[in-house]
Amino acid sequence: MESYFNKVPTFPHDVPTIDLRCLSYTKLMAGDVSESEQLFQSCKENGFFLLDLRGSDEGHKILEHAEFAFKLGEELLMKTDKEELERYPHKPPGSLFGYKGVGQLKNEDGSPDNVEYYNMSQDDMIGNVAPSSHPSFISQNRPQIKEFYIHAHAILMHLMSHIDTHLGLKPGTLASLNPLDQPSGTSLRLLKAPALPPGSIPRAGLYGHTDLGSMTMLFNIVGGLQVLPPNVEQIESNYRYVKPQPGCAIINLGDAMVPWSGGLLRSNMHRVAMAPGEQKNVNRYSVAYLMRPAANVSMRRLAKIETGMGVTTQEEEGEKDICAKDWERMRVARVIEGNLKQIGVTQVKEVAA
Ligand SMILES: O=C(O)CCC(=O)C(=O)O
Ligand SMILES: [Fe+2]
Repeated sequence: MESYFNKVPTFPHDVPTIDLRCLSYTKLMAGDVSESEQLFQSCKENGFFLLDLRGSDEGHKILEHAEFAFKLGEELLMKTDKEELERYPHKPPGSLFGYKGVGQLKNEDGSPDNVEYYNMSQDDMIGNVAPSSHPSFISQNRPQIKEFYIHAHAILMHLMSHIDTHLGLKPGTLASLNPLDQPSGTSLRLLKAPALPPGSIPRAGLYGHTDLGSMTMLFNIVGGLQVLPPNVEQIESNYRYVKPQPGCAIINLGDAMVPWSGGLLRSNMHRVAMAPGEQKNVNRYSVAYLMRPAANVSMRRLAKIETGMGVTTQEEEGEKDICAKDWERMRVARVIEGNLKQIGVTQVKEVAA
């Protein structure tokens, strides 16, 4: 991963950035109390933090897998003919897997988006369902892609175990809602925001959204990801860049964590802006592991076993039980009704309280 940072222009000093906490995966693995507390604070404040993966075998493994995924994304999105990619289109709202070309979504200002991506289903790659067909770069690399899911999932499960503790949940509760071996909408997404030709009108990559699932692990080298700080108006000028850090993943909570935690945890708005400074002159690749709940689990708030602020065992009056699959479909459909063409991405604008 480090070598990739040396290949691109440096992130400029003079753009507004958001100061995310940088947590050590090694310390979290060792049960460091303060690191764990910081993790929970981040989950409540803005639902975003950096995870430093250096210093442990498991961390190094996922960094290697991320490097492999970057290479795969480059090859797939640079070398495969568009007609070939378009043979595997994503088909919202039924399926969000497959290829999305540049300009299929709209930015806040009505301009076409500037991101293409290929979204691969965990079920397909892990073997929870019969394998689907893919462009050759993907089908040739199925064993390595499977390894990515296994390692990324293990890391997110460890983070989830810290959240269990802080929410006063029985150990393993959040892991049981996000299992690797049960059908879900979980995906690995390889993204490319192509550099715009010199002299073109600046154009954002991807409209502001929150992620539909439970937790996302994101790898960035070139800047462009922006997060909306909590409690500010949702306008473009309020977004702040996240500076990519070598050896680190960006972790963010998705929408499912909000109802499960009774609104205590936050799924935060983010977007992909033009890369800052000189970085705008290079193609921007990113890799996102978007973990979503198992299809059949309940989206009800979770029962606590100890007193946890804001988390109750009581169902609110009129609160209906709904499984993750129906909940996700409903949210995607709501986005369509609102004419917000964000389907390939996630739920829009429902910022957690
Ligand atoms: O490319 C990035 O940095 C962010 C992508 C993203 O937010 C998403 O795919 O949901
Ligand atoms: Fe996202």
